[in-house]
Amino acid sequence: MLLEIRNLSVEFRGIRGTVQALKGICLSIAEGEILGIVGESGSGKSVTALSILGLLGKNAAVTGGEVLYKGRNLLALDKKAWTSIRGKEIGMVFQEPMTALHPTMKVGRQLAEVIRRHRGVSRKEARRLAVASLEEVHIRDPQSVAEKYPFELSGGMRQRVVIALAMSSPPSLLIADEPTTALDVTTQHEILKLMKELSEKRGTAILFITHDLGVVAELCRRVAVMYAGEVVETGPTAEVLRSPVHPYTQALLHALPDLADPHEPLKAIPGEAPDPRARPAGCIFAPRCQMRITRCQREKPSLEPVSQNRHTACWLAR
Ligand SMILES: Nc1ncnc2c1ncn2[C@@H]1O[C@H](COP(=O)(O)OP(=O)(O)OP(=O)(O)O)[C@@H](O)[C@H]1O
Ligand code: NI
Repeated sequence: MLLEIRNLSVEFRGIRGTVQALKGICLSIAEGEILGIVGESGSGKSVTALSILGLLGKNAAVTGGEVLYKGRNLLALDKKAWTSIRGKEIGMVFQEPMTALHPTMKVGRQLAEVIRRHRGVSRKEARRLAVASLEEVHIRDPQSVAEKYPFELSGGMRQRVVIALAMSSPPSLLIADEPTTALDVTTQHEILKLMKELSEKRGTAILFITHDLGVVAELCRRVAVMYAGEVVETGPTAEVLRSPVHPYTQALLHALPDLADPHEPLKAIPGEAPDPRARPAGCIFAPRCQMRITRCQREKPSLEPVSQNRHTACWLAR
């Protein structure tokens, strides 16, 4: 396994109490695989990404678990060790491309500097590779785009530049947190196609975070469904979407107005959203679950296999 998250728990401590953002999550990504994480707002998708990247803030505490990357526990790395991993072995692309770009530096120069740092080539060679990398993310006329500042580019072009930057090391794993959410549908589709192409060509694994089941269907071979800081179901995307096992996944799919066009924001499902400060003793979804039995309110189900490559945390699936 390229990445294996084992029983990871993360809390945020603040004046208004402790928020359990992740509670014992387990996930794995094989080399070259694209895994989607889907779930409502606040379910812990971004916290999962930040945990892998070692970018949790000071008010966060990892209270248990491991994040194994090529067998090494990332949670135990010191600052210095991180510099050889983050942005190098593990690349990242976030929703807002401007956060990854230097606002007053031409994009060609930004790319060239990163390439020089990673590969130790000459200035001239870095310059050539920078233009080539723009070509690789299908930017037309890469020579002239290299001479532009980020603010002169459209959102989609900027995200392409960010992808070129993230892929330049090149990484074994790319963490993408809603990278297409801010883009119009056509551009979104093009960026997804590009990411899939680069992943296949370079063998880069991608952890793709989204709240859009349509994006998952389009891009990800496997999917993990998160609810209130827990992974409730994982499996091959086609199977999970066709026959969801967990009542939460079922509710998500039922809430979609049109299954043929799943590019719709996830709708709220009936019942009250979970309170991140007070977790029920049993299954996290039990208070909202239409199918709960007595056991669900008393005992917490763990993520267990339901078939060869599918897992769910639900007593009814046993
Ligand atoms: N820096 C922080 N300080 C305090 N609480 C936080 C912090 N970051 C996240 N949380 C809390 O952790 C939980 C998970 O948040 P997270 O950002 O991972 O959700 P998400 O699934 O990415 O949601 P969205 O789809 O809105 O991006 C939420 O309850 C959130 O309020
Ligand atoms: Ni998020």
